[in-house]
Amino acid sequence: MRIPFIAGNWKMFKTGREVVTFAEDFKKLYQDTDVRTAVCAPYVYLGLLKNLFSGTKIKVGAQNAFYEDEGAFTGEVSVKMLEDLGVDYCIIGHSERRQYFGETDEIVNKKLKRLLAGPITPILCVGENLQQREKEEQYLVVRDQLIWALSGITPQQAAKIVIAYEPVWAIGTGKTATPQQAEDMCEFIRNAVEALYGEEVADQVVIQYGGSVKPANATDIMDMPNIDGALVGGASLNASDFMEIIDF
Ligand SMILES: O=C(CO)COP(=O)(O)O
Repeated sequence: MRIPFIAGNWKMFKTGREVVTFAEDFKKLYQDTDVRTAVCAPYVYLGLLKNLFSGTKIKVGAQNAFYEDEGAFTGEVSVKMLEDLGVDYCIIGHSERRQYFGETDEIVNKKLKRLLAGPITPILCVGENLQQREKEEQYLVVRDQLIWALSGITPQQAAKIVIAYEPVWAIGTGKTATPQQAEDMCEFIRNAVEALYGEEVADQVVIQYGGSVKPANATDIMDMPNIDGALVGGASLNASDFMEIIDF
């Protein structure tokens, strides 16, 4: 039985004051639900959010991490540092990192391996862009991203990974994939995991959809059998919108 998992990805938004306001509002709204919930915030706010959410079931995630534990890597933050802070989740391979920061499948694989060596749960993002969808290459693209990212990962490790399907053309555009389009890809992802690791692992892996998820479309998306959760960008910045999605 897979537990639904809704995570917010704040991207590069909010000031410290806005973070405190969000946390205060969200804690008031947050009902003790069975839905796993996390907020993935910029690094500088992770410690603050750990404190603000302590004593609640709300988890905290990072949006990236570097695979080396320490060294002369100016500007980077290691998985080890996030572990030390008690961070629960870490997004890796987000399309914005692939697009703007040259993150390759090989780098994503190294980050995934380092995360899986410790307690932080990785949220691995995959998804095709508009051009690839128009050429009907989306399944090939996602299959390749998965095979690369999961190279050298054991079945026990794979079962722990959260996979987020985020079609790039639906991110921040207001264009959501239809629930059926999202389901078709999430089913494809689960079948790909089964081909690599067997049925037991495929049954355990939590698969999220991400791309313009809003209170108005969350129920239809979450109703799909292979979609176990959502990775929410814009709508997670507002405490009541985010709560409405969690209450799908
Ligand atoms: O990229 C996303 C989450 O990681 C989706 O962002 P939006 O929900 O703003 O489209």
